[in-house]
Amino acid sequence: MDKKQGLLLVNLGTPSSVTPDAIKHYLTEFLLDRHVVDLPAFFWYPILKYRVLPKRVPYIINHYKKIWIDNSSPLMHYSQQLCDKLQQVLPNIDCQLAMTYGEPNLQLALNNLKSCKKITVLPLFPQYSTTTTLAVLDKLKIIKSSQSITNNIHYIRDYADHPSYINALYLQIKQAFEEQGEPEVLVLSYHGIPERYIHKRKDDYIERCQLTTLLLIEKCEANGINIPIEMAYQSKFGKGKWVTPNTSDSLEKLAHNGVKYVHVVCPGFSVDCIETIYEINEENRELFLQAGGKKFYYIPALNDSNLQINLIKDLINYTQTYS
Ligand SMILES: C=CC1=C(C)c2cc3[nH]c(cc4nc(cc5[nH]c(cc1n2)c(C)c5CCC(=O)O)C(CCC(=O)O)=C4C)c(C)c3C=C
Ligand SMILES: [Fe+2]
Ligand SMILES: [Fe+2]
Repeated sequence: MDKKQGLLLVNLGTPSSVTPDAIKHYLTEFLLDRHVVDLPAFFWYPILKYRVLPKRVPYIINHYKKIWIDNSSPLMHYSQQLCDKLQQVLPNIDCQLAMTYGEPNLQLALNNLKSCKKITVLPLFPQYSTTTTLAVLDKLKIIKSSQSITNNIHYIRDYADHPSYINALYLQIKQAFEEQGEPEVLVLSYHGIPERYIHKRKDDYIERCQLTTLLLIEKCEANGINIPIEMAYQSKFGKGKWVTPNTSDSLEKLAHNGVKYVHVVCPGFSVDCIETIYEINEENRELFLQAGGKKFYYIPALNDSNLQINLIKDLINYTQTYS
């Protein structure tokens, strides 16, 4: 029997294997999208092909090799597990996973849901950005019109301030504090974006990140957790100016100021990936310890935890009620 309702989870995309070709293929598709890099193609394409990729691919392949899980990239592994678990707990909803770039293909996933009366699209980016969420929504718009898809589709723009998201993050942090001991400082690290996008495209990503931080601080304080909380931006790519403060600079500064024990959580990453497992938990850990820090704990993403499952169930109910 066809299910009446569909759920389409969309994540960014990741290399399909740890080979130079697969990584090159992934980075090419991703970095040629004007939502991600806004330079004119005639100018950017030769730079990407002849200068960026020949350096980036051999550099990043070693990082992917260190974090690969059971024959797949962590981003794929956790996204797939999340989708499978949701399918188990929501037997009346058809749950599909797609990636903005690469596989599983967005068009095929949407086609699989064609028989559903209503489809909820959930980009797995808690804070809206033109570089991620809008890239998904624009692709879907093109697919929808070219395939004459007439289903009733609800898009979840973001959930940066949704009480269930704030609560899930709070509980994840609280559990880390209980199991690992309270740190001197908690650092919230979000993926950065080029600074020019904020003004040029009216991207409200930074405001959405700031709102998540503010609500999380309020939630912690209301529950008697008064650890200092700082926010910063990670994963800078390329030469232009990106939003600050930068996560590695903030961690080094904390260590230089005598802070010995930090926890880092990445609220903008719904599942763990190269940017959290390698960049934060390997590179930034090393940086903090080298700068004089003594203990560093990375609080995992919500991944396929019950906190995440309940959050997504709430998000679906929310759109049913309000959209
Ligand atoms: C101009 C380049 C980039 C912008 C803008 C950007 C925004 C952005 N990205 C994420 C989430 C993820 N990014 C990931 C990897 C990644 N990001 C960039 C560049 C930009 N990101 C690159 C080149 C890469 C690949 C890895 C590398 O070479 O360093 C990932 C993980 C993918 C994986 O395979 O694990 C995620 C997730 C957000 C949320 C965002 C803007 C808000
Ligand atoms: Fe990125
Ligand atoms: Fe990175």
